[in-house]
Amino acid sequence: MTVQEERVDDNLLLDSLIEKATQASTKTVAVAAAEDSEVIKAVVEASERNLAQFILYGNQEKINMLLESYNHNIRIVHAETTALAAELAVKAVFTKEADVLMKGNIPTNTILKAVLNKEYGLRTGNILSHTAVFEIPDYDRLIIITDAAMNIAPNLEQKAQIVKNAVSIARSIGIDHPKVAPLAAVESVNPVMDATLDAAALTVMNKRGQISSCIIDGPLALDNAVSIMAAEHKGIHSDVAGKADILLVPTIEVGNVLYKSLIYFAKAKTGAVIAGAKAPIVLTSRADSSESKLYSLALALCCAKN
Ligand SMILES: CCCC(=O)OP(=O)(O)O
Repeated sequence: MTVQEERVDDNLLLDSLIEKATQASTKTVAVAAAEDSEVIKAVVEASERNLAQFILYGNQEKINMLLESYNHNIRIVHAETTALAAELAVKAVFTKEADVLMKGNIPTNTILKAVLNKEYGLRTGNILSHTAVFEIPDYDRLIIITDAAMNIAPNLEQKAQIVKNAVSIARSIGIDHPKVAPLAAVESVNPVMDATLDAAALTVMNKRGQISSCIIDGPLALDNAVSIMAAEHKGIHSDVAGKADILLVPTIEVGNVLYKSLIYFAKAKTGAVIAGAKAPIVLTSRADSSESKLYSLALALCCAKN
């Protein structure tokens, strides 16, 4: 029996998100800059599986060419530039014509500029943060990594909100009381290493009820966070060590490198969204596969309000 077959709960595979999303399939997704073969593949598959309806914003000629081989009735709205495609897609969500926003073939900062627009953007009072759910071959559960794409070097207050956003995503996919590991390079508090100080503060904030619905314990290095053997070897006794569901990274560089190393070295699958906005935002790397984009759509649809 493989580790995959030994998973404690088969509902915690990314495929189960597609099933869940299909059950609530009355939502519309606005795609910014849809002119990309992997985006189109994911959109067509999602349409065929009745996950959602789509409005594709971007270069109409290129989108039509990519859709040529498919039998579809997906709406396309032409936009001269990717920035305009982002603006129109964000406005569609702002006016509630769409329920979910999706990043297409567009740099992350271009879509985020539209998302953060003061007049029609999707900000709430909360911090927005990137949350990626990973299914990793030969690992026994889903792992959530935050933040690999949006917050550059979050301070303690921002980290607390990033954890709250990730906990809410975890709960929406059935991980009711997630274990959170604030990562650092070491597992003891070191006054000259900010990541360890913030991790310790987050642990106390959780114990005092300032961050609820989860268990936080840190600082933990990556090995002690995800491997019980490593934690035991280092003599670390913790409710989270070796069993973390959510890995809070200290900076965007750590998160982005971890995200891409799981995909390229470990052949992991991912579904990723920006949480904390008025509506979920599908945000994968432009280079991610259509499969990852489909999982991200499913994750966003599971998180979208009814
Ligand atoms: C982790 C997703 C954000 C990201 O790095 O996107 P790009 O690879 O498209 O820049």
